[in-house]
Amino acid sequence: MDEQAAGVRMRGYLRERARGLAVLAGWSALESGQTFLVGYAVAKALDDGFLRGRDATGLGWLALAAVAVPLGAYGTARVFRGLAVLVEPLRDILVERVVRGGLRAAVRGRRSGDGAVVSRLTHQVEIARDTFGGLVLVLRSFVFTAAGALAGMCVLAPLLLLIVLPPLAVGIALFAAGLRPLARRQHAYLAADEALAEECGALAGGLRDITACGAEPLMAARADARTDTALRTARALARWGVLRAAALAIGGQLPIVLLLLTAPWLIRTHRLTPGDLLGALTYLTQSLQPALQNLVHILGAAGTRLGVVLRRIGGEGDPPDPAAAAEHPAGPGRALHFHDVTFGYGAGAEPVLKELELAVRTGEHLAVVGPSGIGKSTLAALAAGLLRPDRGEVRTAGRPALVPQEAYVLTGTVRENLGYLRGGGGAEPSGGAGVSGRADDSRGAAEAAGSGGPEGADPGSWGGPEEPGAPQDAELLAAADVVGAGPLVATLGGLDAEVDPARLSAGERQLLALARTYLSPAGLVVLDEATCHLDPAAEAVAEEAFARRPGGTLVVIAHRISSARRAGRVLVLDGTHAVCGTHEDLPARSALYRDLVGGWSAADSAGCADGVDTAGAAGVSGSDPAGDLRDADRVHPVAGPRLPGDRGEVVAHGAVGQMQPAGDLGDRGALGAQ
Ligand SMILES: Nc1ncnc2c1ncn2[C@@H]1O[C@H](COP(=O)(O)OP(=O)(O)OP(=O)(O)O)[C@@H](O)[C@H]1O
Repeated sequence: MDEQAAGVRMRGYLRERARGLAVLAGWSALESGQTFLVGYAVAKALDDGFLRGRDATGLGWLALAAVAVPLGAYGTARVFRGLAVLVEPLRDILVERVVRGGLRAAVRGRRSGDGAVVSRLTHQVEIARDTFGGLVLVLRSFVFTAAGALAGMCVLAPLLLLIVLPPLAVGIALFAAGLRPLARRQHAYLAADEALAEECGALAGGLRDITACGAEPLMAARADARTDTALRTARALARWGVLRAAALAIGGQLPIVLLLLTAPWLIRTHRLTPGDLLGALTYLTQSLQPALQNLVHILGAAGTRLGVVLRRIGGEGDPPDPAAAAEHPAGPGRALHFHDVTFGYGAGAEPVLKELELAVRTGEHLAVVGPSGIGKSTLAALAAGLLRPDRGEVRTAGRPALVPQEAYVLTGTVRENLGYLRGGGGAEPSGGAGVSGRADDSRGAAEAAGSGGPEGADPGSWGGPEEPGAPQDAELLAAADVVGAGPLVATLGGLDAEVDPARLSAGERQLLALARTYLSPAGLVVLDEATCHLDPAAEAVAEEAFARRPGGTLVVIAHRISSARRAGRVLVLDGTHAVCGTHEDLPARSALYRDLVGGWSAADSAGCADGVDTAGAAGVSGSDPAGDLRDADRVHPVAGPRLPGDRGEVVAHGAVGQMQPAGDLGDRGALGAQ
């Protein structure tokens, strides 16, 4: 929520409560009356009473002034009651916003603890409420006191306004002009303070690792930098504080000085009576100056604090809502844009991605390759909005969908499984075997969000996206066919068949997840080794289907070099830098890519077709080409075409259809549990 939006919302909030404001104004008019009467009565008491020797008249006027005080106090008391009408609904709105934000974050699994939400619910909401109430009081008091005082001076001697109004107006204008920069400085000061606290906290927590890595000088330099920033922002804030003092001096004290300087001449020339002078001084010292002082101090400090608290309650600093992020345009013609992205797991950790710049055009097919542990899945999670960059920006046009390596299948019918992201839900997500063990670290949570619910699209709306509506059976079957899951659906018994996730192989689970994602409304699909359990031919079918998907953009975290060959462009992640190009031009530009391709060629000539793990080719992955071919054995019969070395398709058919983990199908039962 930026300043402008906050201002617009606040104006809307006040407009809706115009009646409450009118009641406040009514009671506040009594304060104006009191201000007016006190100055006027003092002037009259002097001019018409004591200076003319009519003590009784003088005392009468003073008595009137005394009566005005409780009258004004009565009005002020009523103002406090009326204030509740304005302030309490604000608290309700803020509490609702905090709870909604907290629940959304919890559903997304982004927060491990709820400390921030508790603080917002209690401390920050109360600060906002009290500060808002205080601001209304002070602003109102200044307006009505100034009105009473200026009206009184006008009635006593209009000339007084010529002396008082210009400096008062200059002081108020100066103060108003400084409010926004002051708020910015205050915000910068708080942000620097928080960053310093965070840095120190991380330092304290990671002392052992820092010492072990010999990173003390580096960390000391970082802490120094944060301290310097905090000091700079504190000084900048203090400098703007001077402006407040100047505004107060010009608006509040200069009129008094001017009046006293001109008074002898004005009285001598009968332009002013002593009573007028005393009345004007009463207005200035007893009413206007204190009201201005309150305004400057409270609006200057509490007002900016209110702005900061409202921004924090409004979600500043929260992880971005994937749905909201999806509305963020990536730029014209782009489906995905990484701008200067740096990301590391935890403060002080070596970044996994550093200053990454990447633009993917709508409809493009990009493959991401690199050794194991280089950051490919991290990039996928950032693209899907499941991780937030430490620096830089990730923008997507439309909702992204992430399909992770370990696909979730839902307990329910095939129809429910396939239509889930199009509102055909109702099934319960189930990790199936082999997935749950990874669900409690941040990456596992990302995978759960990306597969157990909508494929990364919007974990907050697990009922499935509303648009473009529940698909017809023909559409479900067509999508299954196009990604290569048609034979599996037929073998399972059609759309009405119940799916038991634990009895599906990892590859079969991937096929169902792929068909489900194909049907989703997501424009950008990120396949994070989502076909690793399929054989190369089935993988090709699935990838080509996503690449041809109408309006779709495909990013494939490549499991095999064949995925890179198919893609229009390839991003090679190579530690601190990344190179992007085509499969043809990259060998000349990237030694790592040359190694990957070389490894693939060697494996190919050794008779492994093109089913070679890219990382394996680079010699850094634990998986071996033979492992892929074993996967091919399992899934090939349901996917269709045969591979060299394929064994026992009759057995596999039976296994897929009935999944009996017994007798001659015992080995297939083991596959289902993998
Ligand atoms: N949740 C996490 N917490 C801390 N470090 C992590 C986490 N997830 C990944 N990492 C680290 O970040 C680095 C990049 O991991 P990432 O999974 O993105 O690599 P990758 O290229 O996808 O690897 P692979 O090909 O083996 O899947 C690795 O060093 C990894 O150990």
